[in-house]
Amino acid sequence: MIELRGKAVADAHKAILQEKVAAVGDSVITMAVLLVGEDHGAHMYATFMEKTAKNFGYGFVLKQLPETATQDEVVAALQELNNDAAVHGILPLMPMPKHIDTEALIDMLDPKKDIDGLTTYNIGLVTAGKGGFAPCTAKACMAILNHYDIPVEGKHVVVIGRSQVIGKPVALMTLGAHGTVTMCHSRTPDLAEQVKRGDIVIAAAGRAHMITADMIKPGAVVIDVGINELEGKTVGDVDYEAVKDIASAITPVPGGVGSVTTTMMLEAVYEAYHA
Ligand SMILES: NC(=O)C1=CN([C@@H]2O[C@H](COP(=O)(O)OP(=O)(O)OC[C@H]3O[C@@H](n4cnc5c(N)ncnc54)[C@H](OP(=O)(O)O)[C@@H]3O)[C@@H](O)[C@H]2O)C=CC1
Ligand SMILES: Nc1nc(=O)c2c([nH]1)NC[C@@H]1CN(c3ccc(C(=O)N[C@@H](CCC(=O)O)C(=O)O)cc3)C=[N+]21
Repeated sequence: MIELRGKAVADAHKAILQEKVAAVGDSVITMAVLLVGEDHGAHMYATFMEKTAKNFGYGFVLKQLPETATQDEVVAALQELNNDAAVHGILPLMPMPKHIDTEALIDMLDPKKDIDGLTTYNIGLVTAGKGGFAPCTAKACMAILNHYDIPVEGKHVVVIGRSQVIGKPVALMTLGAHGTVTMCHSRTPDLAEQVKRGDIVIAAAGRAHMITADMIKPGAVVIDVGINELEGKTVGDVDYEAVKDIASAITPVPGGVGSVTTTMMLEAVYEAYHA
């Protein structure tokens, strides 16, 4: 079994990007994070993103609003970032508090600053295969497969989850890489049967340890996107300890997809700066 560690992938991508960034200068390229409320995953990501961006020589702006913030206050914070010429990329962290209309908010985001590919404009471009910003987590899954020379062409790819930030885009990307793709979700009646057909399994449902050893085809490659809290620890959607003996390769959590996602974000910010 090969452990598909994210750090090696992140380091390889950072090495290439670092030279381009050095040519621009310190703290010039700048990203902003919009963090509203108390979500565990969003806070965790904000913390890592800030550290990663600053270490890399980027400027970083954190716009944080409390759980009680109104729609108008969140919209005003976003508009301020849209209008700030010194901010090149904006990452609105999901999920936001339930009373916030995120659909309305997202489409106010300047598509040129939409580094996580959340706007309808970028979703359209990506879906049509015409460029645009794609969600960084989906890009991270592809970067891991590429880095470890895992071919997708001719393989059966099973994706669990169909959200706009991960399930849908990663299914499109693996399809683009000539995989044969099955998408599973909460209404899939025979999940175990579907997952068992996967040469490559991408788990992005957000349910701790839902993918068990009996669901995995021997020798399959398993990419675990899930970030869940279980008994005070961060765990993935895959029961790592049991599945590692059956899979040919698997990403750990933490230390897998998440650690590459932040690097994909650095690349997207650079792209936004250059546009
Ligand atoms: N590593 C990283 O960098 C990142 C990790 N994440 C993590 O990835 C996970 C998914 O995030 P996100 O897509 O935003 O979550 P969402 O809640 O938006 O989507 C979850 C998807 O999984 C499906 N699903 C839920 N339960 C089941 C089930 N029991 N069986 C089959 N399908 C199921 C849902 O189906 P339906 O559509 O029918 O409701 C839905 O499509 C989370 O753990 C999140 O923290 C997210 C972003 C980045
Ligand atoms: N618009 C939007 N896009 C997202 O991609 C998004 C989001 N909102 N909201 C929250 C979730 C969560 N998420 C993480 C990404 C990386 C780490 C990460 O870097 N994790 C490291 C460190 C973990 C540790 O050491 O504890 C790792 O997995 O190795 C964590 C969490 C992105 N999300």
